[in-house]
Amino acid sequence: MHKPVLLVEGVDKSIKGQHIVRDISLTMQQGSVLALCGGNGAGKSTLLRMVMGILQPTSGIIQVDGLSWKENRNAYADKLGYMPDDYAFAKGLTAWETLHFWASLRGLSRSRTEEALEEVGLAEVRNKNVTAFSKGMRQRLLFAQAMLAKPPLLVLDEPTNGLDPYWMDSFVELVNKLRREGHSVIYSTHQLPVAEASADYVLFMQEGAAVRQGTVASLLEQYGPGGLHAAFTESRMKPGSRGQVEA
Ligand SMILES: Nc1ncnc2c1ncn2[C@@H]1O[C@H](COP(=O)(O)OP(=O)(O)OP(=O)(O)O)[C@@H](O)[C@H]1O
Repeated sequence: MHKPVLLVEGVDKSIKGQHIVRDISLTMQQGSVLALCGGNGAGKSTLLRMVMGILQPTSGIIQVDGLSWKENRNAYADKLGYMPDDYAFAKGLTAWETLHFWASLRGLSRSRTEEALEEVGLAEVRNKNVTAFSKGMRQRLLFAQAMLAKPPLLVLDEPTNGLDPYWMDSFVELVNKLRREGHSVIYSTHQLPVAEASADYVLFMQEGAAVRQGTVASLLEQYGPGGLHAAFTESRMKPGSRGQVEA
């Protein structure tokens, strides 16, 4: 088997005495899509920030393509594209200027900026000031930014938050395209139908711990028409296996 794109082994995180992430282990192979699901405060964003190297685990190992953040931060960062759950855009810049600024930081061409704006349906409003954008439009711009450099692993924190149903479907299509091109995607979501439609694997978190995980196909087979919602409800009532996700 190839080296995993993402390896998370026995990761814990405590902040100010609060145990926020508990003993999470998972591996992701190239071209796989993993959805992190769970209620508010379950620890999803904290786990994603640790994958990004923004936060360091209290204990455990995280590697991206065999690299650790501590040993080689620049090479590690080059493997990743990140969409944060919240972002304060610079005032006074248009969508084009904002995305082109990020593209130039990464040494990317103007045509890649154009293409990314097209991909998220913002080409027509490229000259509009980003501070006048709706929440969904800002989300799409952040998604374009994460995809810009076409990194091996995309880390998306609640990417469909604020999207209308049309763009929710477009998000699913974009993730499928990324998968076909060999990218891996890990994202958090409260929208279980989105996870059903776009993820290969799902990990349910509660109070920082993995309470259920598996392939989307196996969970749908197990829970029938209730789908991931039924799996989520049951995992909250009686937390199940806490083994390792192999995505
Ligand atoms: N810097 C911090 N200091 C103290 N507590 C924190 C910090 N960051 C996160 N927490 C706490 O850790 C827990 C998990 O937060 P996190 O944002 O990871 O959850 P989440 O699953 O992403 O939630 P949501 O779905 O609401 O976005 C919460 O109780 C939160 O208050």
